[in-house]
Amino acid sequence: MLKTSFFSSNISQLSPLPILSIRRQTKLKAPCVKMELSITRPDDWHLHLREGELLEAVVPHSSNHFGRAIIMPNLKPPITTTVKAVAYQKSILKSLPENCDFTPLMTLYLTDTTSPNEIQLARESGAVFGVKLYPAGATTNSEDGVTDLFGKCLPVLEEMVHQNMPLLVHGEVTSSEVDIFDREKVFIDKILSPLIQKFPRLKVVMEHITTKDAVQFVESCDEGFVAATVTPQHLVLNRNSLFQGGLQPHNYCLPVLKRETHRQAIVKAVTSGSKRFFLGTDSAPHEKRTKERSCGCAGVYNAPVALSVYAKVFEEAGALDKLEAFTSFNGPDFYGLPRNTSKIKLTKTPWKVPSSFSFALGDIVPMFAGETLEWLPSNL
Ligand SMILES: NC(=O)N[C@@H](CC(=O)O)C(=O)O
Repeated sequence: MLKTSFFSSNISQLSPLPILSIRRQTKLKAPCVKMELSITRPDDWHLHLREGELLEAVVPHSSNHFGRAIIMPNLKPPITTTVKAVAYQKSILKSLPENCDFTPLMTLYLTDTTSPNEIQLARESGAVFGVKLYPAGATTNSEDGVTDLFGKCLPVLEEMVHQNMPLLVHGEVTSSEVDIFDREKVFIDKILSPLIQKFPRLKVVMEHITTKDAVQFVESCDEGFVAATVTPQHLVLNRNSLFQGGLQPHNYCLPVLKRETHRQAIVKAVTSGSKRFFLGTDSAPHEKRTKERSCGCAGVYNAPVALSVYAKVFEEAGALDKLEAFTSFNGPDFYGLPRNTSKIKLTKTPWKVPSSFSFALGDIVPMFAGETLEWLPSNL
């Protein structure tokens, strides 16, 4: 589990890291070391930005330090066409803070009726970088998702291979007979594995993986064709965090948090330096009352804390030298896009996460609300 302890790092452990700078703070009585890390500007390969006032409220938390983000299409109604994706991209660009260099990479929401022609249009647009598979009923705004992947969607999948368009997968089965904690594994066995056998040249990103089974599956596939995004919450929380001291709605997301053994397997995979895993926050803002009511919705709002959490995970694994590949190289390399050229700084200093962010329609509660974290990001 993530523990927030300050100025406790062992510098010798970090000494092989070329991008580390260390400043001694002489003003303090006890000598205190302030560490700074300069890394290539990261990208977020899985982000929910929403629309309207909520979009305006959350977009700065991502655009401040990330260069690009893959924008999820599960709006109401969903982004099912290239025309809609381009219009949505314009509205995101309009809501960006001034002087910020952030590119929203758009996605299409796959349905049973998506046509192969739509994939061609998506590729030609230069705005769309992936097609998102939500099994119908799997998560927030997935009612219009896919019910017949191996039937109605086959021509679209063939065209995606042809266009080298990645399929971004919410990897959970939806059938009520399958225990919620087993839904990712059953999805791998019943859907993903046969899909990849049928389309070995289809690029697939298994989004927000939560289990050891997903790690093993991704590692068993061809590098460059199957990869996975990993969220901050699945790296530092296990399913106990849903019930610690009472029901914790702000830790509830889908796929749901899993056992500690799964969390450890994911940490090991991402901190190993494997190119198959990259940063995707799945930051999913919901207005506070929609999370705290009798039937609260799924989604963790982690954009304000994501980089601090990822850095801490790599630090605690003694793998800070592998952080930059995870945050800034593996994603663009997989998508065939150039890496960012600008840099950001992460400073190992305590900072307090706001307890909430107010906006026109209410409040949004971030992950680790009110807690103190380290590794504060800033622009260089
Ligand atoms: N992650 C979540 O729990 N929620 C996401 C949808 C999703 O990615 O599953 C949302 O849009 O709120």
